[in-house]
Amino acid sequence: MTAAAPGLRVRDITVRFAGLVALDSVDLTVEPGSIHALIGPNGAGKSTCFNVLSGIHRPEHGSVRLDGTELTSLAPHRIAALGMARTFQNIVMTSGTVADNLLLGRHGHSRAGFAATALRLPHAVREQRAQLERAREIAELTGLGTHFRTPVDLLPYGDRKRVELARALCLEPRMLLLDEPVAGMNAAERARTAGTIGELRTRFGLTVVLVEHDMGLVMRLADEVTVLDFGRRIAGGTPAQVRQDPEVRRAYLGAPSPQESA
Ligand SMILES: Nc1ncnc2c1ncn2[C@@H]1O[C@H](COP(=O)(O)OP(=O)(O)OP(=O)(O)O)[C@@H](O)[C@H]1O
Repeated sequence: MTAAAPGLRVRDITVRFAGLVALDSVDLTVEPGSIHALIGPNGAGKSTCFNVLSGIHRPEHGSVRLDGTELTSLAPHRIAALGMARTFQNIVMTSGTVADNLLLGRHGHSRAGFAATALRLPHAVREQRAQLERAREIAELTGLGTHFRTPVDLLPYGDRKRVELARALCLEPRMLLLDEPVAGMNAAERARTAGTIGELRTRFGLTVVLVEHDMGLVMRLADEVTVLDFGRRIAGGTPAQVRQDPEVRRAYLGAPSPQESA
């Protein structure tokens, strides 16, 4: 599915909204093939950082390099085409079956044109079959195999979040950005999704960057953690190092402590 896993090098990124500095000269290095968690209290700048990585926000200055390719001047679709796929904090799909949603994710891999598909020309029919087959494989890998033909709005919340993950995988990415992949899930769904993310990383050699408030999951799953607070990077290291960091403990006073296991 993937070429070698890519690394990500973010340097000196600053983003301002009117007077507010949402990211203040942030550095972040994500090693190829690792799972890297971005954590911090509410409003710390995590989503803004994801928006910069995926091309939604252009930073005031700074650099984001995916295996040496500068991303800050590229549009989101160009960044996606380089192999970076993203899920969002809130579920965005509302209609159609799991298969429909995953086939939307396969769109960029389809070579048959609209006319050939509409006219059901043999090469287009073959191509459609192959896309459907790949979408089904991805559904199975993400635990959605039995729901492939189920309308998404009939699925429990946890499975709908997994459709987001599966749809991102349909882009055949090398790097996955997951924005709160287990938010709103119950304990069983969270554990299952964490297991799936770990398996997908190993199986496809993906590099994964995730934003997550569930510290139990972050501590179990991440190889490295970067901590933001008020738009600044205040700490980074292994989960064990970050847990002991006095700045991190201070930042989390009054917010869920990173010691907590959810
Ligand atoms: N489009 C915007 N316009 C103005 N301010 C914004 C915008 N997006 C984010 N902000 C502000 O930038 C800061 C960082 O927000 P961001 O959403 O990146 O934080 P976060 O760490 O993802 O928070 P949460 O954990 O609550 O999702 C906050 O003060 C937020 O209010």
